[in-house]
Amino acid sequence: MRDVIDLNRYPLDQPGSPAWLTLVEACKSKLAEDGLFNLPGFVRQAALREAVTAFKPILAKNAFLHRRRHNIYFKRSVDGLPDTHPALQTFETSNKTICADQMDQAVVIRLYEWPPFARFLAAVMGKTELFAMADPLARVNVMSYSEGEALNWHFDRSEFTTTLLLQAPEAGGDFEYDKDLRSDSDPNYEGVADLLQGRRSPTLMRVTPGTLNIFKGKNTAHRVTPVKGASDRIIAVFSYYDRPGVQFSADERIGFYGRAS
Ligand SMILES: O=C(O)CCC(=O)C(=O)O
Ligand SMILES: [Fe+2]
Repeated sequence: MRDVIDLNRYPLDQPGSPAWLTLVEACKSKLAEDGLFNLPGFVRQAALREAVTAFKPILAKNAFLHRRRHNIYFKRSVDGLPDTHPALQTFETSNKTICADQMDQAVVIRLYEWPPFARFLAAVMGKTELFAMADPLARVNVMSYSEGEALNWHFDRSEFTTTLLLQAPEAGGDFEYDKDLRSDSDPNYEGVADLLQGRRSPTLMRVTPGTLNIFKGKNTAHRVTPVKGASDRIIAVFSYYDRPGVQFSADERIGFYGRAS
């Protein structure tokens, strides 16, 4: 894994060592403070280039064009909210998505299946163990956003999301978030409406290719702003769960990937 991850900077291969524990503690406090953390330069430039070169032809020919209008909840309606409520305003999301079953032994698959990676993420998330998905499509996804494309405002269903930026756009394509806009006990619909109507000041984050990002997106509203310029934003998304064997339903796969298998 030394050819993929900068293990000198991020000693994931030495779980339990003083350097590993220091890194985990630093990530945990950043996560508590900001709801996310970044590890810049986590993946080496050569491995990134290899990944991008392998994915470009697949993105060009065999990707699923994921385009839909959705509200921040990805739901048709929300109990107790009139359909006209501004918190339910819809926006467009558009990207090209490729699934784990289209990637062979790409760098991102090797990383996903490397046990010390899941072990590190579990430690940072304060869990005893994290498990790779059994779902052959959803385990690892790579999304590509071209000029004008965006991932619009949403809350995540999963407790946390792990991403690796493979290629940055010339401009735009930034990650923008409004930390703890709601909580498990308070949906804060007025705050959501304020955000969607531009009355709040979310935080904009630019990351460099090779940065690993861990993000708690269940109650933090977030989006990726529209990409500008000729270079696509290409990002890998890794999914782990606190129990083994998790799979999406056929309907979920069709919704996300346009196919059930
Ligand atoms: O592309 C990104 O940076 C964010 C991805 C994201 O929000 C998600 O997968 O839920
Ligand atoms: Fe998200």
